[in-house]
Amino acid sequence: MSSSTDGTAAAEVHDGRDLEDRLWPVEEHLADILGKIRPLEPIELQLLDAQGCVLVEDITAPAALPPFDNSSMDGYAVRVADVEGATEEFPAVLTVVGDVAAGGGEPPVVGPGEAARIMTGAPLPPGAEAVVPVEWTDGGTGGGPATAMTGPGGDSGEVRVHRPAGARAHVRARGSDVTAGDLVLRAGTVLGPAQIGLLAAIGRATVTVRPRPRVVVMSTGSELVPPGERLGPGLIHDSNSFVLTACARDAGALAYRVGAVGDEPETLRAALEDQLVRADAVVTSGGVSVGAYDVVKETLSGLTAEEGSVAFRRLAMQPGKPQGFGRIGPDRTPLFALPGNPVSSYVSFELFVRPALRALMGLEPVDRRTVRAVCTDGIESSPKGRRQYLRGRHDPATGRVTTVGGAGSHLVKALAEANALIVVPEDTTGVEPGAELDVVLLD
Ligand SMILES: Nc1nc2c(c(=O)[nH]1)N[C@H]1C(S)=C(S)[C@@H](COP(=O)(O)OP(=O)(O)OC[C@H]3O[C@@H](n4cnc5c(N)ncnc54)[C@H](O)[C@@H]3O)O[C@H]1N2
Ligand code: MOO
Repeated sequence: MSSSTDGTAAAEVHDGRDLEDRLWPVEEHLADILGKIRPLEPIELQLLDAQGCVLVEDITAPAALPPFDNSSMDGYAVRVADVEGATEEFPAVLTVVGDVAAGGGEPPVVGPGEAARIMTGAPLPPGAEAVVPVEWTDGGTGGGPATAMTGPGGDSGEVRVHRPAGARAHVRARGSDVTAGDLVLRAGTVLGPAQIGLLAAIGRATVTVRPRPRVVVMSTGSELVPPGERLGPGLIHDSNSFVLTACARDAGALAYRVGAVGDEPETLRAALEDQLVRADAVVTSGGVSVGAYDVVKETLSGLTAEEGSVAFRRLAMQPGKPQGFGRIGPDRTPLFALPGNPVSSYVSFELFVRPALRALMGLEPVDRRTVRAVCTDGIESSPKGRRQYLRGRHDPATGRVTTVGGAGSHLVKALAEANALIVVPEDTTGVEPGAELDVVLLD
C-alpha cells in the first residue's frame, strides 16, 4: 500500500486539461454530497423511538397541566381560617375526615373544623384551601411534631396543626405548568429526554418526526477476517466495518454492519442488491484506489443509468484522498465509497458521511464543531496541495492541542487516543510549535 504522502504528480494541480484528474477541494466534495441529500420523509413514531429525532409538527397541549389543583406535600388539606394563629403550644385541633391519595376515588369534603389527609400529587379536596405539611402537625398521634405520616389508620380521629397556612399554600394550581392550547414544542425541536417527558405528560403517545436513517455498512477486501476468528497468512481483522457502524450510530443512524465482502465484483453487486431494501444510505470501505483488485471502484464506476451512478474522485486531503459518492438503486440511495485505510475511512466518515446523515435527519448544524487551538508540537511534512487531518488530543481547559501518532493512515491506536482532528491547510507544509490551527472536535 502506498503511503499518504504520495501525490506530487502533475495531475494533482488542476490546470484545466484533465478535470477528472484534478484534486477536489474538501468543501466542494461535501457541497456536492449535501446538494444531493434530501431529508427523509417524516413518519409517525412511538415516543421512545423518536428520541434524538427532529420534530416536524408544532405540538399544542390538549389540556392543562397539572390537570387539577393538587398538593405539593404529604400533609393535611385544611381551611385557612381553621389554622390561623396555630402554634405548637396552642395547636388547631381538627377532625380528620378521610384520605385523599394520588389517583384515588371520590375525595372527602373538608368542612369547618375538619382536615383531610392528603398525599403529594393528590387533588385538593372540595372545601379545602391550603395544605399543611405533615411535619407542621402531630400526624394524628397526639404527640410532638411528626416526621412522616402514620399508616392507613390515620384517616380518622384528630390532628393537631402547629402552624398556620395561607390560602393556596402547598397547592400546585391547575394549568400552572401548561394551559390548554399552549404551543409546547415547535417543529424543528430535537427530541431529548425532557421533550419526550413533556410529550408523555400532555398525553401524546406518538409524534411525527424525521426518522433515523438506516445505514448499511459494508467493508470490502479478501484479506479481511472478522474479529474472534484466527488470522491466516496475509490476513487482518476487519476493523473498518466496526468503526463505521459505531460512527453511524454515534451520528444518530440505525446502522447495520454487513460482514466483509470479498474482492469479486459479483459478490459486491449481490450484497448491495440484497442490502438496498433496508438502506437509506450505504457506506463501503476499501477498494477505491488504483490497485488491481479495487472492487468497489471497478463495480460501481460502470453502473447503467438505471442502476445509478457513483463518481470516484481524488480529494485534496490526507488521509482520505480516494473517495466515491453517488446514488444507486431504484430509490437513488446515497452511497459513500470510503478508502480502506482505517484512519482514512474514519476521517472520511467524520467529514462527509456524518454531515450527510445529519442532513437526512434534518439535524443542524451538520458539521462537527471546529475551534482554534495552539498546537504544542511542530508538524513536519504536511503534503503540499492537500489539507491534512492529523489526529490530536485537545484540552478545552487550555485551548491547546497535541498530535498523537503520525500521519500514517494505518495508525489505529493513535486514532483511539485522539479526541480531535488537527487541520493543516492545503498551502502549509510545516508548522512551528505554538502555531494556532483549526481543530475539529470529535466529542
Ligand atoms: N498506487 C497507489 N496506491 C494507493 C493510492 C494511490 O493513489 N496510488 N492511494 C493510497 C491511499 S491514499 C489510500 S487511502 C488507499 C485506499 O485504498 P483502498 O480504498 O483501495 O483500500 P484497500 O486497498 O482495500 O485497503 C487499504 C488498506 O486498508 C486496509 N483495510 C481495508 N479494509 C479494511 C478493514 N475493513 N479493516 C481494517 N483494515 C482494512 C487494507 O488491508 C490495506 O492495508 O490506497 C492507497 N494506495
Ligand atoms: O492518505 Mo489515504 O488518502 O491514506 O486516505
